[in-house]
Amino acid sequence: METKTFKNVIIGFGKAGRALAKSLSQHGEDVVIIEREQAMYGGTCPNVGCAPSKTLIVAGHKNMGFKEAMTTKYKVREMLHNGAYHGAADEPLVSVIDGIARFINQHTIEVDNHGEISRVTGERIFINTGATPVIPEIAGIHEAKNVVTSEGAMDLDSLPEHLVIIGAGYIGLEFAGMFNKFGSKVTILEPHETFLPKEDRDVAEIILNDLKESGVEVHLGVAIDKITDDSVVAGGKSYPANKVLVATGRRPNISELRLENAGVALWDNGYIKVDDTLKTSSDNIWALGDVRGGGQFYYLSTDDFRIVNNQLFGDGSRLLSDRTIVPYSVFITPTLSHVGLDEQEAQRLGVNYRLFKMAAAPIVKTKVVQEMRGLLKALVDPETEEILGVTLYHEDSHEVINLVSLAMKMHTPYTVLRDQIFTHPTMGEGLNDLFQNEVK
Ligand SMILES: Cc1cc2nc3c(=O)[nH]c(=O)nc-3n(C[C@H](O)[C@H](O)[C@H](O)COP(=O)(O)OP(=O)(O)OC[C@H]3O[C@@H](n4cnc5c(N)ncnc54)[C@H](O)[C@@H]3O)c2cc1C
Ligand SMILES: NC(=O)c1ccc[n+]([C@@H]2O[C@H](COP(=O)([O-])OP(=O)(O)OC[C@H]3O[C@@H](n4cnc5c(N)ncnc54)[C@H](O)[C@@H]3O)[C@@H](O)[C@H]2O)c1
Repeated sequence: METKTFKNVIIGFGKAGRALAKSLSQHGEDVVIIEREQAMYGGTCPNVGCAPSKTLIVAGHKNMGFKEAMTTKYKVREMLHNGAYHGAADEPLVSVIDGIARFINQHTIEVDNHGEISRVTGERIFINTGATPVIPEIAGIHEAKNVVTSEGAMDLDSLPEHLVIIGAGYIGLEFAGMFNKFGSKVTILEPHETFLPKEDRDVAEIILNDLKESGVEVHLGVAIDKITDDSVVAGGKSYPANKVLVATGRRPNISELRLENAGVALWDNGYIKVDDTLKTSSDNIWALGDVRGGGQFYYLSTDDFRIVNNQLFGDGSRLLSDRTIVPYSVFITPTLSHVGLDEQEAQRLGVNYRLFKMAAAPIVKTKVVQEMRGLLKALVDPETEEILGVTLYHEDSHEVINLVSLAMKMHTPYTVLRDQIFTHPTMGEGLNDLFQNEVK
C-alpha cells in the first residue's frame, strides 16, 4: 500500500482548511488536503451552503423565475468552487488527495478513494470536515420519494407547487422566503411552541407576522407524525407536499473519521473537543470549523483558521476565548441581524441596560427601496455608554450589523453612532435615529 508523508495533513477542504493550506505553503511547509468528494472542493459554503442559497434568495428579489435563478446559481457555484479550489491547490507546496479519511493512529490516516486505499502520515493533522444535515426519525422519512435536505432543495429541476419545510431554524426560514418568492405554497412545521426562541419576543412576533403576511403558513408546536409521497401529517392534520425539506439542524462529520484511533475526544454534544487554541485531546491534532461545534458559520471557520495560523506563525496571542463579539444574520426578507446581548438575555443575566428602539419605516432608505418592514433595538450600558447589543430587522441589516460589531469591539460609546455622518440615503443612517429613540 502506498504511504505518503507530509508535514501537515488537512482533512476536509472547508474554509478553515483551505486558508490554512495556503498559509502553510506560503510559510514553506508542505501540506496535503484530503477531500472525500471532488464536487465539494472548497467545502459547504460555496458549493451547497451560503453562496448558492443567497444567490437564489437574491435572484428571487430580482424577480427572476425559478429556472433562471437556478442557472445563475449554478454559474455562481462554479465560479466560487473553482476559486476556492485553485486558491489553495495552486500553491506550490499544497497537494490534494481524493477520498474519505480515517485515522489509523495519531499520525497515520487511511484514505479510501472508492475502494482504492492509500495512507498518509503527518506531523500535524487538522480536522476540518464540517457538518451534515440531521435526519430525524420520522415515520416514512426514508421511504417517501419527495424528501430533500437543503442541498437537494437547491438542485430541483422544477418549482414545487407545495413545499413543506420541517424546522423553523436558519435554513427553514431562509428557504421558506426563497421558495415563497418563487411562487411555491410554503408551509413550515415546527415542533417547538416558541418561534425564534433566541430572539426577543417583540422581534420574533413581528417576523412571524411578516412571514405569514407574505403568504407562508407557519404551524408551531406541532409533532410531525409521518411523511408520505405527497403529504406531511403533523398534529393529526395532513399538509399537501410535492417536496418536503428537512431542515432540523446539522451534526458534525465525524462518523467516518475513527477518532478513537487517534485519541481525539468529543464533547458531550458529539462535537470534537478542543482547547482555547483549537487543539484536540491529541497534541498534534487540531479541529476547526463546524466539526468542533461553537456555531456553524462560514466566518467562524475563517476565524478558527486565524487562531491556528496565529499559533503556528504569529505571536500565539489569538485564542478562542477572545472571540466575544459574534454577529449573525438570517437571510429572511428583510434580513434579521443581531450582535451581543438582547433584552431577554440581559434580563436573564441581570445586566442593567438602557433600551433604544424604533420601527424601520421612518428611515428614508426603506421608502426608496420600498421595504418599510422592520424593527431596530439596542441595549446600552448605563455606566460606560458602550453598546451591549443590537438587533436589526430591516433591509440590508446584514451590512449594517458589521458596523455595530466593530463599534462594540472598539468599545465605542453609542453616541458616536448617534452622531456619525452617514451617506444618504442608506440603511446605516438608521443608527443615527435608533440611538436617539430611548425607551424610558
Ligand atoms: C444551506 C446552508 C446555508 C448556509 N448559509 C450560511 C450563511 O449564509 N452564512 C454563514 O456564515 N454560514 C452559512 N452556512 C453554514 C456554513 O456553510 C458552514 O458553517 C461552513 O461552510 C462550515 O465550514 P467548515 O470549514 O467547517 O467545513 P465545510 O465547508 O463544511 O467543509 C468540510 C469538508 O470536509 C469534507 N469531509 C467530510 N468528512 C470527510 C472525511 N472523512 N474525509 C475527507 N473529507 C471529508 C466535506 O466533503 C467538506 O468538503 C450555511 C449552511 C447551509 C447548509
Ligand atoms: N444565515 C446563516 O448564517 C445560515 C443560514 C443557513 C444555515 N446556517 C447554519 O446552518 C445550521 C443548520 O441550520 P438548520 O436550519 O438546519 O438548523 P437550526 O438549528 O437553525 O434549526 C433547526 C430547527 O429544526 C427544529 N427541529 C429540530 N429537530 C426537529 C425534529 N425532529 N422535527 C422537526 N423539527 C425539528 C428545531 O426546533 C429548529 O427550529 C444553522 O444552525 C446555522 O449555523 C447559517
